[in-house]
Amino acid sequence: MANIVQFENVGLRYGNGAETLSDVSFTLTTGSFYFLTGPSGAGKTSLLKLLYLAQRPSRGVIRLFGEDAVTLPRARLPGFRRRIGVVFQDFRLVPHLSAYDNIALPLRVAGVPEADVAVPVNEMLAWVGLSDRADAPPPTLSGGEQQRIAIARAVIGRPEILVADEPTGNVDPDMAERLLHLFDSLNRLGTTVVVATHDYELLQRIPAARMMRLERGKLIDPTGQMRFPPASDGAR
Ligand SMILES: Nc1ncnc2c1ncn2[C@@H]1O[C@H](COP(=O)(O)OP(=O)(O)OP(=O)(O)O)[C@@H](O)[C@H]1O
Repeated sequence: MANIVQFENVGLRYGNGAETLSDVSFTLTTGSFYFLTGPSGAGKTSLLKLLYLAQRPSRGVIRLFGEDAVTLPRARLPGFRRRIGVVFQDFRLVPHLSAYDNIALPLRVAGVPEADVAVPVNEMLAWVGLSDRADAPPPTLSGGEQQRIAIARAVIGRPEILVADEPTGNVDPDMAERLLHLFDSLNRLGTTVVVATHDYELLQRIPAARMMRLERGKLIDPTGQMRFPPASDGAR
């Protein structure tokens, strides 16, 4: 299997402070499922931001889709970003747009003709089980419903990589399992999935997933072979 992501000795420093991420090296195999774990403040969100090109590293090499992403010309960034879907813990839906229009947004931004928008958006609404809420604006939806709209928006452009940052942080255990099922079904269709989570219950649900663990900005299991967190982290 090809590597879709490669980090080599990546460091990230915000301002003049100490490094938030140090010597981070790992590869993600196309089509695999990864959990990124670690205590609060370890640098998970920072690592994901590097991965979805919202942040440049202070040092090191990042290769995405076989190309150097650090020296990528600015004009090519939007094209790269479209190949990566992102799900945020706080949803980041547009409050005054309907669920339907939130999901349609990436297609419209990409210039897809309006005649070609309805079919995929309705398919996505059905996939996340919210066809009956198409007209609802996000503030009228529950947390789990909003997160499902956010997932639909993240994947409507058929990204090759799906990145989710604590996607189950604001939902109950049943909904967390339902969301995980959506990620799993995407992964089975070939999407590389990376989910950052504190929720060790979730890890047990996808036995084939690999686990990467950050501690104080260092990746302590770059092979992703570790399955269980240290006991000291178990209560998180
Ligand atoms: N934009 C920023 N400017 C300065 N420092 C930042 C910035 N973003 C994050 N940090 C710092 O980097 C460190 C890692 O933060 P990060 O959000 O990546 O951790 P995390 O593992 O995702 O934490 P959590 O699980 O609590 O979300 C923290 O000390 C944080 O304060």
